[in-house]
Amino acid sequence: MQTANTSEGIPAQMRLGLLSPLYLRRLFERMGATYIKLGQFIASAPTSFPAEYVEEFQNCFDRAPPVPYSEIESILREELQRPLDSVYEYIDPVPIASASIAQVHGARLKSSQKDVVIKVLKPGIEDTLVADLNFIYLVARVLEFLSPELERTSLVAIIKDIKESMLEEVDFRKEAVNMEAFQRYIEAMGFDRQAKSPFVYQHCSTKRVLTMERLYGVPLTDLDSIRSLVPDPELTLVTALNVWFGSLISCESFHADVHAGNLWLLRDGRVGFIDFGIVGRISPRTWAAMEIFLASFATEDYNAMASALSEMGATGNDIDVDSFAKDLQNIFSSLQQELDTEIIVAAARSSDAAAVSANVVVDERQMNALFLDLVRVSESYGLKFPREFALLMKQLLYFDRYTRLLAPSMNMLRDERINITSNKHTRRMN
Ligand SMILES: Nc1ncnc2c1ncn2[C@@H]1O[C@H](COP(=O)(O)OP(=O)(O)OP(=O)(O)O)[C@@H](O)[C@H]1O
Repeated sequence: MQTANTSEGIPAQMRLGLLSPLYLRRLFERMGATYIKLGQFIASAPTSFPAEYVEEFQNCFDRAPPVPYSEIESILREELQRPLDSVYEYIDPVPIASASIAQVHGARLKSSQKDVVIKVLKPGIEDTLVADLNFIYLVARVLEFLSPELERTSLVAIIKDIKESMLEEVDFRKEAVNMEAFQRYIEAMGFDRQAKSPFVYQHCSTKRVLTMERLYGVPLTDLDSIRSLVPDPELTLVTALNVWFGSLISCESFHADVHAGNLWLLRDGRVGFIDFGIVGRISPRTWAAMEIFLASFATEDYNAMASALSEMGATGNDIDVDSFAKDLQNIFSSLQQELDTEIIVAAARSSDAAAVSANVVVDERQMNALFLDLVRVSESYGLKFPREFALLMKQLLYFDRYTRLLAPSMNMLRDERINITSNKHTRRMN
């Protein structure tokens, strides 16, 4: 079987030294916003980059020193074009969070006295991104010119893709539109007593400033706090899954970054979705194949899985479905054995929350490895998946993690309470 997307083309000394995944990841973290985002893009695109790099960049740390509050204040003034004390009663100068692109401050609105958070784009970020990305684009063009072989891997196309997705992230009007569309979907589907996303205050939001309702809650991985808020954590998970799966088909875009920092159990018992900076869009054709893929995943029907994956990964070649199915089965059965052992160990110590969490982390790594194996084997049959597939799978891995923690005996793809496909024919909302 031929291997695809490996780092074999990179000389061994380089793989161990300057270009080693670990070194490169740390270097990217030090080089700032563009490279941190580039690292995150690599982590989310196993269909385009070697597995060791995808794995390493999953640890890419997006925390940056806070920008002094005086600078944040100037941006707010410039953007809102009004004295700040006419809009906000109070702004906490100590940020809640500071990442490479944005900084978040707690505040209170003047008019309604509502608690809000203000997400502010850090100064000079767009210029830095554009300059860095133009430079990277130029280097890619030169490399393709010098080594036409590289053109096959469509380096320039990848950089273009990265540029588009990064520039979307620095326009908070897009994030506001995504958030409002999601909230409309929640209301239209009658989920509003079970879930919510923050309300956007348009009168104090611009391209660089997003003022939204402040939510109070705990991440879906904080089992102890969740138990103190709701009697049945399993139901919280079922809600989160139904809302998210429903949005895949009924919403223009889906939340494509449901890590525990962005998915909360709120104090009122609802599930809160925050941070709509990264969203995905899925074509009806990919979704139809994805449905078959998920069903086959649940029933371990490897022939159906092979056909669904072939449908999703554009290729002109005829695929030997039987042999592809056997390769898939091999990957899954070796993983299943490891997982079973892990679960037995965790179950034996289930009163120990730390042991269960540690186990979940192990599972997450294994599930990532499973996905990378899946991509590797599929590519060896000439399949090339759309990025949406990777984005979707990544979210499923997060949900798999929550399931192991909140409802260890539940099978999220087979549970009758979870509607993965029932909204299939619902018209998309904008
Ligand atoms: N509506 C909100 N209510 C309460 N806290 C919020 C809200 N929005 C953001 N935060 C806080 O600010 C942090 C960062 O916000 P957000 O996730 O939108 O930014 P980010 O830079 O995209 O971060 P990340 O990459 O970690 O997801 C969140 O983890 C959360 O603690």
